Amino acid sequence: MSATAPRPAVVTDFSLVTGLSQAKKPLQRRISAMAGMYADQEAARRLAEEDVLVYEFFDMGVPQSTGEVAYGTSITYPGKVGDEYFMTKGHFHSVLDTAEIYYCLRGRGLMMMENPEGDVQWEEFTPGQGVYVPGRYAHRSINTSPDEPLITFFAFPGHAGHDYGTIESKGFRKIVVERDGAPAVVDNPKWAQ
Ligand SMILES: O=P(O)(O)OC[C@H]1O[C@](O)(CO)[C@@H](O)[C@@H]1O
Ligand SMILES: [Fe+2]
Repeated sequence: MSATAPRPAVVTDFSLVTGLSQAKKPLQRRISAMAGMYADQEAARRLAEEDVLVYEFFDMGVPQSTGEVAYGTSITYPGKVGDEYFMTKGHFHSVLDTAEIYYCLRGRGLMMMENPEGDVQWEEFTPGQGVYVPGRYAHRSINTSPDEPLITFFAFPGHAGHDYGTIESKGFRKIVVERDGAPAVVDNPKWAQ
């Protein structure tokens, strides 16, 4: 297709209240697909028996190429593995220097971020607030609410790609756990240098 050929505009539906889309199928991640990422392996194994749904997201399916804007909604359910809150797998972008914006629609939580040099940052998710993840930072959403889903809208460059391998093998340097009834950011005992 030539660059000047007409392209159709695309209309998609998604609810900014529930995060759900009627037209698109969600990509769902259950505990069994990420059990090894949690610090408490025994608790992860128990939950994997029921294969609890941890999060799902709707990718609106734009072409994965330069100039495009990939976007969708993400829903991380409330829950804990031991005392560690439910979270997404997390990833770097394959094109490392590409950013991403998340906008919190509902719930409460944290965006955990770290770059390959080991700079770690986290920002709170609260409805009405956006978190801009700078290029070069791996990112993971964490739901710290006891009973509400964490619902976000996200957008990133179409050519960014996902690198899951680094986080799968090393983990994030910090994890978020419940301590005395409140979320606390602590060192990840499983972090591998
Ligand atoms: O890709 P992960 O780490 O499983 O987390 C899912 C979220 O991240 C995204 O891949 C966007 O970066 C979304 O599709 C979704 O919101
Ligand atoms: Fe991303």
